[in-house]
Amino acid sequence: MLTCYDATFARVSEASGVDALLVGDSLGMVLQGHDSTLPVSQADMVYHVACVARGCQRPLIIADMPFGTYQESPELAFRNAAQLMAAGAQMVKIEGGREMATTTAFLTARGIPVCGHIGLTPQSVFQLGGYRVQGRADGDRERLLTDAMTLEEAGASLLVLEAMPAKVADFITEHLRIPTIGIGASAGCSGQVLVLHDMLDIAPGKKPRFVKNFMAGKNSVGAAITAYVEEVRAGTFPGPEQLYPE
Ligand SMILES: Nc1nc(=O)c2c([nH]1)NC[C@@H]1CN(c3ccc(C(=O)N[C@@H](CCC(=O)O)C(=O)O)cc3)CN21
Ligand SMILES: CC(C)C(=O)C(=O)O
Ligand SMILES: [Mg+2]
Repeated sequence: MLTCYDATFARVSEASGVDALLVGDSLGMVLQGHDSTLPVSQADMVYHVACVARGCQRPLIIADMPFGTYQESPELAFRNAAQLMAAGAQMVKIEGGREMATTTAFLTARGIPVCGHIGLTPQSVFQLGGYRVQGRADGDRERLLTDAMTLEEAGASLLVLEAMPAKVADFITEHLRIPTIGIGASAGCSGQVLVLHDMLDIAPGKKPRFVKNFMAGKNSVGAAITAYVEEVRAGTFPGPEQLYPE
């Protein structure tokens, strides 16, 4: 999986073998120049989902629900998720653990597949006190596992694990039936995701540890994405240099 925000990169990513495209709210940082994902609007996400959907056929299109469009109630979440699905998404992603179980069950019971997202949840950056690795403190491993199992039980189809020690991500992956998608988590996850602009080495600002520059030594964006797909499938990305120690 890679993030994707437009039709051209959707076409190139599809041709390079990417299975799933995440229209991430990271677009607030990499496209819009904000320093968090919080200012991204529902209209922004609907627009970018429609752009991506016009650019590809095969990849699964997952849309992030932006901050403020799903936390308040399952009904509000459904109304906003339905707009993303109408724009061309095939699944929506919501950040949070057990507190999102009721909303996950509400959406999945009404025909909208849900991807969960736990660990470092960027929409909670001010609650977390920064973009910090999660799952290191006493009891965190059990808390994250309970969150993961509660979301699976509620009907989630997929679960993103962001910025946690590999042992924690492996522990969660082993205890779930649904696939896990890691970012700064573990090569043992079922799949991986990166922000496209990070792996092409054109994103602004300091790079998180989990980023690898796949453009190095390549002469096209397609070749860089193909190398990423091959390394993820082979289990050689992420390596120890992209992972967080316990
Ligand atoms: N370009 C981009 N890439 C991303 O991966 C990304 C975004 N934007 N925007 C939304 C969030 C923000 N993310 C981030 C941002 C920074 C770190 C970071 O610098 N983490 C520290 C961890 C420090 C620690 O706790 O040890 C690092 O050094 O990796 C991690 C995830 C992930 N998402
Ligand atoms: C980094 C991924 C998981 C994401 O949520 C995004 O791109 O917004
Ligand atoms: Mg996101």
